[in-house]
Amino acid sequence: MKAKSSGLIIGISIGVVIGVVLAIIGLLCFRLHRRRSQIGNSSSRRASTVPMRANGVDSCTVLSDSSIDTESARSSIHNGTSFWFGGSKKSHVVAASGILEYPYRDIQKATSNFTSTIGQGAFGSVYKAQMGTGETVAVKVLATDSKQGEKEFHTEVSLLGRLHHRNLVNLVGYCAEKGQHMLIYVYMSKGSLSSHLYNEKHDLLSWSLRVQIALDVARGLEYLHDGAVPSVVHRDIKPSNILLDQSMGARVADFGLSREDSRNASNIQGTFGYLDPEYISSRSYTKKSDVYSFGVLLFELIAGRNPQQGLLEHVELAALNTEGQVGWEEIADSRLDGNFDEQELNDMAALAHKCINRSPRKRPAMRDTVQVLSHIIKSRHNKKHYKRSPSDIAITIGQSDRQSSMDSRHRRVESLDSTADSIDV
Ligand SMILES: Nc1ncnc2c1ncn2[C@@H]1O[C@H](COP(=O)(O)OP(=O)(O)OP(=O)(O)O)[C@@H](O)[C@H]1O
Repeated sequence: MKAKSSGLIIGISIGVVIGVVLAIIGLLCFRLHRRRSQIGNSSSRRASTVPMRANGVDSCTVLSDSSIDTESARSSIHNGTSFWFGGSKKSHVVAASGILEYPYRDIQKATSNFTSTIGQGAFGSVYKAQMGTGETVAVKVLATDSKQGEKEFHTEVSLLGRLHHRNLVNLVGYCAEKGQHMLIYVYMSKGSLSSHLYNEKHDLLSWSLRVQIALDVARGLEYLHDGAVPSVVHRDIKPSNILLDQSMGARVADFGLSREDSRNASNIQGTFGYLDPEYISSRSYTKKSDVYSFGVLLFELIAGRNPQQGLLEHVELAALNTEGQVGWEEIADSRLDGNFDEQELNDMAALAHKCINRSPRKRPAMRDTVQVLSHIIKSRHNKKHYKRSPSDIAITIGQSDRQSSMDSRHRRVESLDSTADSIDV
């Protein structure tokens, strides 16, 4: 009897021990699985979003249309593989930024041994590169006289790689080999805004496209100022740094680079004509200095002339009659031949005039400019919606493809920006 009961006790004990061991194993398996799926989620989040903040404060405000564009998203998806160039196994990703490193020989091949020059800027030459995959990118080869070391270059690439927005010319890769530093960007097939404003080989930019370009640029800068962490000041906003994509969407280029412009011996960085006078006197560059340059760019879109052609003198003369508000039609680009909406032109000019105020404090923030420009486009759409007469419809049917693609872009803007109510800056 005693032997029977001790056998029972041993049996129960063994059962309990096995049960406990199984429970522990089950618990461990569960925790391991949960951790794996958390890691998976966080890395995919890292690849598809960028930390956001509003007004420099850590808050949850998400800017209206910040996103990774398709090209850069693909490079993130294909982490660790040679997606752009196909073939080479050497490419790898800079930690946490999703930016690919490419071997020199691949870029050499894609640029036909650096003969496919698109242009030359302060930082060096830019080449068009045709990849083995059929993709096209732009390769900026930084001048070798740059004082930047390897460590600084990699830091810069990591920072640039974190900036993603549909209105920025996003960085997708880099190369640091054979003493060369190269930055690889999304290719902007329609070239720069300055070529569209001043090169006669391009069609005249319509008024509605000019307003849309202004809004695109404002959104890109708003992201750099208020969305990026840490925030970024551009330091060289001007039409040659605004590039246009296949559908004439505008994107801000040349942001986030350490400025070592050898053309300016005075240590003043930026381009004369666009430079905030306050920065020239104080040598302190702020977000409001970018706002000043943006104001000059707005006037350039309105008047179709640049600072070297007396733009600002022209504006100041007109401002005497307008008190900053109405009557700006006299500065309108004569090539538009009156084909613009007077109200829109006055609203945009009044905004531009506020941006170039001598006092930085009185200039609007970029988010205010986004609201004003969104409102201009929104009002236009509402006017069209409610006041369409049969003759309007006939005109609309006769409009060019570009105009109709513009309209669909306007619809996109409205759906993205439901908060663009009227704002007085
Ligand atoms: N991603 C790109 N896609 C297409 N063209 C580009 C791209 N990046 C630059 N370019 C072209 O290359 C040329 C040189 O550009 P870069 O930005 O180096 O200098 P810049 O803006 O002309 O002058 P600066 O250096 O004084 O700002 C410009 O004509 C520009 O239009």
